[in-house]
Amino acid sequence: MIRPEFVLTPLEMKQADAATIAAGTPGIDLMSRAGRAVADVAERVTARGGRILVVAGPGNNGGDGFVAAWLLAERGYGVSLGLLGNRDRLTGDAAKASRHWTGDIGAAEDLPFHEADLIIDALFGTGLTRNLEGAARLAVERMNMSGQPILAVDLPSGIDGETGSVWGVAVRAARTVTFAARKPCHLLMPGRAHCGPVEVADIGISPETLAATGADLWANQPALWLGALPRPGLASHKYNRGHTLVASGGATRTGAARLAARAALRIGSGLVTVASPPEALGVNAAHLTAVMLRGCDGPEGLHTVLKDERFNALVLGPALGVHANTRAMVAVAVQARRSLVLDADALTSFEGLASELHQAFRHSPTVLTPHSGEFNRLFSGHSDILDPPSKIERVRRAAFYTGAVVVLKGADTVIASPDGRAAINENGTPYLATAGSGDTLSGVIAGLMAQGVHAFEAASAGVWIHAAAGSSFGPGLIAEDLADLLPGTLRELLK
Ligand SMILES: NC(=O)C1=CN([C@@H]2O[C@H](COP(=O)(O)OP(=O)(O)OC[C@H]3O[C@@H](n4cnc5c(N)ncnc54)[C@H](OP(=O)(O)O)[C@@H]3O)[C@@H](O)[C@H]2O)[C@H](O)CC1
Ligand SMILES: [K+]
Repeated sequence: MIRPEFVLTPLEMKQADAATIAAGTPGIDLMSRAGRAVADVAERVTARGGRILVVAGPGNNGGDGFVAAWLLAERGYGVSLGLLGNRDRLTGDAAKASRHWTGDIGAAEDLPFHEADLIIDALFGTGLTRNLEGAARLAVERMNMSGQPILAVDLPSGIDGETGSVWGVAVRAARTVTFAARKPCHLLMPGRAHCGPVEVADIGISPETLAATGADLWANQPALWLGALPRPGLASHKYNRGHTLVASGGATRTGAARLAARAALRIGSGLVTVASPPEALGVNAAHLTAVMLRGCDGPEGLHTVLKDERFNALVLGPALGVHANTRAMVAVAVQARRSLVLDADALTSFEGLASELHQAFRHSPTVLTPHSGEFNRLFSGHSDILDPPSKIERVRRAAFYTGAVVVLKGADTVIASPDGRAAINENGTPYLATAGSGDTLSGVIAGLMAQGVHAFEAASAGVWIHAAAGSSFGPGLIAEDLADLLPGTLRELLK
């Protein structure tokens, strides 16, 4: 079985490094393997004898660069090396690595970047903690301006390893080689856009050592949740594949609920019902076939409908309206302890009232699916949730606070569970940024929960499947297409 891919923070990577060193592998061996991995990639992408410039920084990232430089010189490339700062200021493994380099050492910012066939960026890795200024900034700007391909060592210099944000300016790499595991910056925006394709080199740090750091962040890939996906057996019938209820908005706001409902049906919920206000029954009836319809007037109506225990998953929010009634419907749903997906208006209705959601969902499986605008509105005034520089930390804190799994949507959707687990999604497409796409996602997640999938797995799988379906269509995608792309995506996944 394929293991889910851990994503390690710089701190966890340091712990894994230290544990490997404590278990008997000298640090210089790790650095030598890292530098060799960089040299191997450089060799693969540069014709023999080509001109390679190595830009080395004052820490261990620079140390990796020194190793790569002398290996590539040995392999017949024309290598020049520039260092930020003074050679005699190098310490530890980086100082050891630099002793192998017998060529000249120029200033990092003064290398003839335009003449390079390849630039190796070994200026800063995970140790960068402040804005780039002076010579460091100049070196990065000149690398970028050269127009020549840049191979980043560990991560593009100027990117923060933990958050993926830019420290003033950052290298735009053509490719990146990282070590042992990807870091958050390789998946989170804007870092991801600076990396190019990322290769992970094995430098002898075991998967067990990585896991022992207590890392609980993963790349959102099928290995994380495939085993939890429902596969109907011979004995399945529609009544044991769950029944999803989707609340509709008023007469002129019904489409969003139907998008969610169709997606829930396509993802395998045995039955799906749209709960419609009386004045919208006609318009809903005119557009529904396999999805069922039921009258449901506000919170009291929902309370009555939910007396039927068979409705085991519920979507509230799409086009439901921003008002107290929506908040009351959420309260009814929470009381009824059903699996719940809250999106759009169900979140915005709590703007400035997030304290009403404090630990509200700890007793029933709930997924909140805000985009960044909804997230910021919902938690306005909660600086403990909104202020951390790491998106992963913000989403985790929202999940701790509410007791729900939180999906913060975007190009780098993050999914976090109140138990601390988190995943970063990376198979999205900009074409998913279209009206109704989020409604479809809430239906997919609810439909999975209706079939008994736990909230974190349902949210993670839902996000990935929704994105894969959208990516399979590409240009011209509209939300109506998404539900009907789900069967193809599921067929691939489950074969
Ligand atoms: N298992 C692994 O992943 C391995 C990774 N290796 C490589 O090591 C680096 C991390 O090395 P580290 O020494 O911790 O950090 P850096 O090289 O990224 O940078 C630290 C040095 O940079 C100076 N610094 C920091 N910010 C700035 C700035 N804005 N301007 C100028 N200088 C800056 C910092 O100086 P201080 O004054 O802050 O102390 C340091 O001198 C990792 O990314 C991998 O490439 C190892 O090879 C082993 C295996
Ligand atoms: K780098």
